[in-house]
Amino acid sequence: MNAALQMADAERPVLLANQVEKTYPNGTQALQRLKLEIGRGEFVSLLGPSGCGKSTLLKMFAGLEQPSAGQVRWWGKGAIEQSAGERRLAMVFQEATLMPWAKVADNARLPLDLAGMPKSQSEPRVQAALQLVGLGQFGGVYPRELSGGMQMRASIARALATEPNLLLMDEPFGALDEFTRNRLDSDLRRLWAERDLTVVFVTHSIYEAVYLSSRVVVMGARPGRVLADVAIDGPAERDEAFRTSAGFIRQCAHLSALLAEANGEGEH
Ligand SMILES: Nc1ncnc2c1ncn2[C@@H]1O[C@H](COP(=O)(O)OP(=O)(O)OP(=O)(O)O)[C@@H](O)[C@H]1O
Repeated sequence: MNAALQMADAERPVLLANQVEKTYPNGTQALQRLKLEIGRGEFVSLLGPSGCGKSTLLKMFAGLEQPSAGQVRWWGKGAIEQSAGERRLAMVFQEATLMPWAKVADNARLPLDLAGMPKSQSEPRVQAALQLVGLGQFGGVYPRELSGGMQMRASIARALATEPNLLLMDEPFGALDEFTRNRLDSDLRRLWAERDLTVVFVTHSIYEAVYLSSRVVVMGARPGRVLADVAIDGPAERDEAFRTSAGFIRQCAHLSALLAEANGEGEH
């Protein structure tokens, strides 16, 4: 890509949801006239009551669901305008979804195998991804030999092996204990800071959203839409001191009040 194109690329939003609606075939209206723009290098969390359409929106961003109306654009282009391999996005789900019969490195290599990449090329990428998530020594073991947190790390390594520009994460640490979750949050934040990654992260945890994000989007239910868009004020390098700082607590309280409003709306 030439320099002028790269420049234009940097200015375009990574993701744009323009007046997006989603009505499922059973008549459930999951999203209504939703507008959201996400720029390069942002870490955006989606927070909202159960059923407000967070996963639906994330699946749309992954191209796994189509909007009933409106458009989603990636780097300024529609899904079919993208050339293969031009942009890379990867998704991480709440379950690690590893193949139990395959070793960790083989699991992490799966998307590259499916893309037909020769092993000589994929192997160094898999090793680098496993190193990044702290599983450099565990490529040769089976998923059952790993703890829940390590399985989730393996799932993240599988996503990172594709060298994504955009990482979509649907409550990836929701099933983990709080200690493990905090550690993985810190590692993810470090990864995001080190690499040129844009992250969209669905969570139910206000604390996790404030700790991780540069921006938190609060959604309301029935039908799902954006209720508030809050920039998070915090240091670039976040650690335990941030979790206990006055600024962190103040921003959690603010989001908690917004979420209470969002929940209240859903009860009408
Ligand atoms: N495949 C589907 N068919 C019909 N309705 C669906 C489907 N998927 C989701 N829904 C409905 O759409 C609405 C939004 O669901 P979605 O899973 O996107 O919300 P969510 O905010 O991610 O919820 P949660 O926080 O509980 O995971 C809900 O009412 C849900 O029941």
